[in-house]
Amino acid sequence: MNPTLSELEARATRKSTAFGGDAHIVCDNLVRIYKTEGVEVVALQGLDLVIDEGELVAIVGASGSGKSTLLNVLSGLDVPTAGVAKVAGMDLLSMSARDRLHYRRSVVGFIWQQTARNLLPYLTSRENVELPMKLAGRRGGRATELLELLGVGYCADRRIPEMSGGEQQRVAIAVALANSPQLILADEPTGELDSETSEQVFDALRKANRELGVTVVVVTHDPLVSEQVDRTVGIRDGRTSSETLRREGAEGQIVAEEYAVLDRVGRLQLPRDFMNALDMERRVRLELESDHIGVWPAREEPSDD
Ligand SMILES: Nc1ncnc2c1ncn2[C@@H]1O[C@H](COP(=O)(O)OP(=O)(O)OP(=O)(O)O)[C@@H](O)[C@H]1O
Repeated sequence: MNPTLSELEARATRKSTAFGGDAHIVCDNLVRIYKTEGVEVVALQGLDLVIDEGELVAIVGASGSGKSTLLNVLSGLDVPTAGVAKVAGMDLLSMSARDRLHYRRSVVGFIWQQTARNLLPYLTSRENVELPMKLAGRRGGRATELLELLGVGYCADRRIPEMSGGEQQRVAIAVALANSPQLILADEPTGELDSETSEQVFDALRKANRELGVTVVVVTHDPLVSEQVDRTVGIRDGRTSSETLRREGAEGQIVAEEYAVLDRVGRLQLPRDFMNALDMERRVRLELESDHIGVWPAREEPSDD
């Protein structure tokens, strides 16, 4: 029997609400095209990403793959060309200027790679943390508490040039947390630091995640960061291409499993080194087996196994 109109409508509604559901961050087919002097650069080419509340996720990818563009969109600094980008139920494409200001002040906190960009040099650490609270019309009582939580309570009365790069980044995390955001975004926060200092900065981000329940998304080239999070998302050519999930094994060891990302219409990116190893280009042959799909270079015959 053919479905009735109301059944078709119900099906269409179910389908449109399915992707990402009410996850904390939902990017659906996100596109960002930059136009400079008549030349178009497609920085995001239909990127899909779902992140749940309270996750700590690393984003990795080659230079130019679109990582900073994604972070700028999620921070409300940049507006994508098309697609869906939602954080905590707020639609980042259709948001009014007023909602955007509220979003940037109170829903999301941002940490840049360049320590100097995060903090005002003529203020003390405490004053830097109090500033966003005052701009949002709040009192600055939490500042000392936040600095202590992140292990830089002793820097409260120091001005920025009187601190090391690692201390400055931990103060920057306290500034980002000042208005109790739901989400922290960090673009290469350990990029300018040595490994020991990076560890302290990453620990501070992890503390914000575990003790304050803030969702944290970190763009990084630093294996120290990307190998310690539960989920690493790889971006290639403006799309999510792979994910590495880490879990604790039976003997307490960390087990990492890498997956290719499959989108809703069945597209996936094969890792470039796999394609190169078997000279795959343009066309591949697929064969459905009972528990996997075989992929062969176009001219090759499938092997028996
Ligand atoms: N404001 C802009 N105007 C024009 N093109 C831009 C702009 N910002 C980024 N792009 C281009 O978009 C693409 C993605 O850039 P993006 O900065 O997001 O990459 P990335 O992965 O963060 O790189 P990196 O690791 O080097 O920071 C690049 O080709 C870049 O040149």
